[in-house]
Amino acid sequence: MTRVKVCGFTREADLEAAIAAGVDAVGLIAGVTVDTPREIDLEVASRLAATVPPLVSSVLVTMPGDAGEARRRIERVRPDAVQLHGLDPVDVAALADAPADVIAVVEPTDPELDAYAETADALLVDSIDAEGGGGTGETHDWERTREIVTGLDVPVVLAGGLTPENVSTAVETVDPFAVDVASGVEREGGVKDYDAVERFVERATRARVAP
Ligand SMILES: O=C(O)c1ccccc1NCC(=O)[C@H](O)[C@H](O)COP(=O)(O)O
Repeated sequence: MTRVKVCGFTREADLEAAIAAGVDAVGLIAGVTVDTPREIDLEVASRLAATVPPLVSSVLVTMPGDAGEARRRIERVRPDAVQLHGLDPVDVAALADAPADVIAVVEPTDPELDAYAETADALLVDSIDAEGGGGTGETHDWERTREIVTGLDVPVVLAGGLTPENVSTAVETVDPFAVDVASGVEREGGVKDYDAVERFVERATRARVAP
């Protein structure tokens, strides 16, 4: 069954509603260099991460300048996993012993996909904006991402422009380990639409890949 990460929580009530709807992972965006309504500060991320119950993963989504800065943020927020935007494979490799699983964010055409796959615990294939941020609401070439899933021996998370309306087709096309959504389940920037979150989880987990 495809796992589900919902990203960009700014409020504890939204986090609780998503967990009640059955999400496997919750993304907390802190320390990013782009302007987004989903950003919270590291202190709030730490407080929200501490409320996440056992068997649900907290994911710190961040854009550090280097591995040292990433490590300091992990130690401050104490998430189960860290999702790294903009770090090169050498910095990602330097975090192999960090006290969190490491998810490297890549574009489907990234020339260093193999290097990231060798060092990260998972890849998140996203539609990335010009400044390196996510949350674009844009889909990408799912056929290409399907090739990544088939060709690499690492869990692949599909992100970018997913919604309750297209997630079934996305799962059937790509067969990812997990799907990830931010703007597609919001009623306004940084505020989740509970009904959309429920529909997203239900459709993502029910979708099946043709054998
Ligand atoms: O969501 C943001 O605003 C964001 C900003 C900077 C770095 C990462 C960001 N989001 C990371 C995510 O994991 C999103 O869920 C992913 O990019 C998909 O977003 P969307 O296309 O809105 O579903």
